[in-house]
Amino acid sequence: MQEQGKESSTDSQNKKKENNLKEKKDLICCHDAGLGYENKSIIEHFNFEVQSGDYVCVVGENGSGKSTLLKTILGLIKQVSGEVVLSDDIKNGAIGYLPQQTQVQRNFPASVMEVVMSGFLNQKKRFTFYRNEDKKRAIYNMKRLGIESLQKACYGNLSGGQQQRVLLARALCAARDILVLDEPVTGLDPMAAAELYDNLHKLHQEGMAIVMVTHDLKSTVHWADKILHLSNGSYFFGSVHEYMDSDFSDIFSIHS
Ligand SMILES: Nc1ncnc2c1ncn2[C@@H]1O[C@H](COP(=O)(O)OP(=O)(O)OP(=O)(O)O)[C@@H](O)[C@H]1O
Repeated sequence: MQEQGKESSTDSQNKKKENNLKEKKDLICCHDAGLGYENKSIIEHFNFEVQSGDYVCVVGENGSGKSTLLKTILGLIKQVSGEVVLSDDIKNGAIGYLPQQTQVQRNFPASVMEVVMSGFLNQKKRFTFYRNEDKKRAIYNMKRLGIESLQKACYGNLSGGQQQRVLLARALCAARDILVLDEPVTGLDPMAAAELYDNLHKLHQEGMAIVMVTHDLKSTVHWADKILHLSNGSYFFGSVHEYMDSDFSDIFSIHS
């Protein structure tokens, strides 16, 4: 008999097949876009797309425009020129975002449950209260990440790895098709970082699209389908295989 809560390998393979058979849907499309601020583009003539089920790693030097891209995807700033098309779900807030954590956030004096539930706030334009189904979904997401027992714990008292899992559960409350992460392993020890990558891999296998800004391409390139590398106004966007063959990949010495 199959243990409750655990998935057999056949279930997991079937789920993967189902996801592969599902038609790919465009989530984010940038056509000849200029991304930047106040009519000044930092990235010009930018063509980029994310489809359902993609795993995209975003890399680049400091100041190359990674955060500017994320802000555009999250709908916080508008493109300076060209076209950026976001799916209706994304426009309505169904995008899970795991921001870089600041020291103040690390000491946040709220319970784990409160932090996870706040993931619904983005979609709460029409609701002033949480629904029962929100609570059920929050608990489901905590279970997915193995932190259900921490519900009542104070977020500020958790380890860095536990905090990232809580923030991932929070992001999942908003996410329908896509998770966006900004350097999610900053400050984590190697074991906690590996755990986080495993969880992302699991979510990706379940059909979630992942867009992750990272300085740790060596550890993440195995999971990714596509790489976006921003560099002084130019960029590379393509499959991991194409990236490995390009001059852009030399910077990260990921060939060894
Ligand atoms: N609000 C803003 N208004 C005007 N220019 C900005 C604004 N925010 C960032 N910039 C400029 O845009 C450029 C790209 O910045 P961005 O933060 O996107 O880079 P990044 O790749 O995320 O860098 P890092 O790796 O250091 O986080 C920089 O020159 C920065 O000074």
